[in-house]
Amino acid sequence: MTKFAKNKQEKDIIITIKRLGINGEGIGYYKKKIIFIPNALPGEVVVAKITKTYPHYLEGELVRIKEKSPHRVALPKGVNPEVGGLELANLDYNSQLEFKKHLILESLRKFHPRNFNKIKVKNTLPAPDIWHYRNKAQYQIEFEKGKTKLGLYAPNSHRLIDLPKMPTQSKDTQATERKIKQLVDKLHIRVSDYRHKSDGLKTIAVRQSHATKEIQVTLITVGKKIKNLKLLAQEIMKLDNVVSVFQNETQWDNPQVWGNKTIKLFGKDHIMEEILGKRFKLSPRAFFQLNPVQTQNLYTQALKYLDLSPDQTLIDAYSGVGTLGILASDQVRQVIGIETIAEAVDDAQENCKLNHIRNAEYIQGGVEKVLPNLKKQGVPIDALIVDPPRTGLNKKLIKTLLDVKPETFVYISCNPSTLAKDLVLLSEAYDVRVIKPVDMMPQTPRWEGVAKLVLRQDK
Ligand SMILES: C[S@@+](CC[C@H](N)C(=O)[O-])C[C@H]1O[C@@H](n2cnc3c(N)ncnc32)[C@H](O)[C@@H]1O
Repeated sequence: MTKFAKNKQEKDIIITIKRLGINGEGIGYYKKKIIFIPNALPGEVVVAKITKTYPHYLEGELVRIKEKSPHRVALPKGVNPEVGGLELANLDYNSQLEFKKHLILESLRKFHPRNFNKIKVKNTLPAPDIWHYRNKAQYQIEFEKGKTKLGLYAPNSHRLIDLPKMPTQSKDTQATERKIKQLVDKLHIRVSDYRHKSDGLKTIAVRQSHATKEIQVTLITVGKKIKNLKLLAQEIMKLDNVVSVFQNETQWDNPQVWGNKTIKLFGKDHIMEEILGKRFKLSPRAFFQLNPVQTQNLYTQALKYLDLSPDQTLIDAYSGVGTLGILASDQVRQVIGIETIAEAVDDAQENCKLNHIRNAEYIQGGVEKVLPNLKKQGVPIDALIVDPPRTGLNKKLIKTLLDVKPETFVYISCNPSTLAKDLVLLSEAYDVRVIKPVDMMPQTPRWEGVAKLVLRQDK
């Protein structure tokens, strides 16, 4: 049975959990205030402690379960429940799928795009593998009290949990991380320290192709010159399946994990991934879905909703390494991809060559700037797929879309709130025909879904 931490100063309170919040925490009420309690499940009566008090809500800590949900399941053995990324691991998988359907229904109810109660929300598409599906590990490294620690921070803290057993992470990526830690110790590599803002190795990113098993390692450092880093890279190259080692340089004031400068230390420029029969080269900074098996199902769903015709020009907005446009290229006259990260645009262009695709081009820049230019140039924008980051679509872009009105429009989203908000604005010209949630990240509250929009008859 999972042990839950105790905050000795606070007295125990008893709470009945009503539902799950968007971050997977149990929600109940205490003296008419909403209280969020991680690891507590709907229907449970729990003993909790208040850990933080805010004007409109409280945060609590689970102490003990008095009445247990029939949907509660045990965590896999040896797993530290404190690590982020396992927020729903206590809940049976069917209930996780229900929760993800419920998330988008709740967001639609909250923001109510036009005719929201007529939107068909389908059941969540389950993931084929609910454990060990993540093919990228990104662990922080620290040196504390004479010991090197490599792992993940406990949520909202600076407390690094050493090499947690992550049951969602692929076994190869975890094994590679562990071996790199041993090499760091053996070669006395300097590790950066947030307390002194010192230079050194900060993060180790390991990404593996599902199709070819090739592993790409990136050593993220504060400062460029780290003694013996090349020697470390040389040793890493000898590990199973590793085909390249890169260095990415960041600074302490960078809120992102990755900095802008990436250099290759050894090996191949890319690893090769395969999705639905097409091959994709991935450079270290390029975005790629973390669950390659379920990615095939996500893209199949998106292509089905697109339902393209041969005379159309498809805009693949937020194109990454060109996946969706390349997969759709034989169904349309032309594909134009738009993406901000230069390396990803280079990868997309390379990926076209690799797959013998001649009707696709990729433009570097923000969609909100590039799309109005394409319109000015008279490019026919008749089919569109958008796959933005969690922040959703920018308002200026939505204005352009309401002006251009692409006939065919599919929206892949990783955030039900921003999707629902964007649909409020887009419903000025579009009806939302259907939304299909797709579970890309079992055991977490992370949401992904595909929405099909159709032009309103009266517009
Ligand atoms: C969720 S990923 C989708 C990538 C791709 N469609 C895929 O399935 O692999 C979002 C992508 O949008 C890019 N991006 C972020 N903001 C952008 C913007 N304003 N304009 C164009 N691309 C952007 C990111 O670099 C990232 O590659």
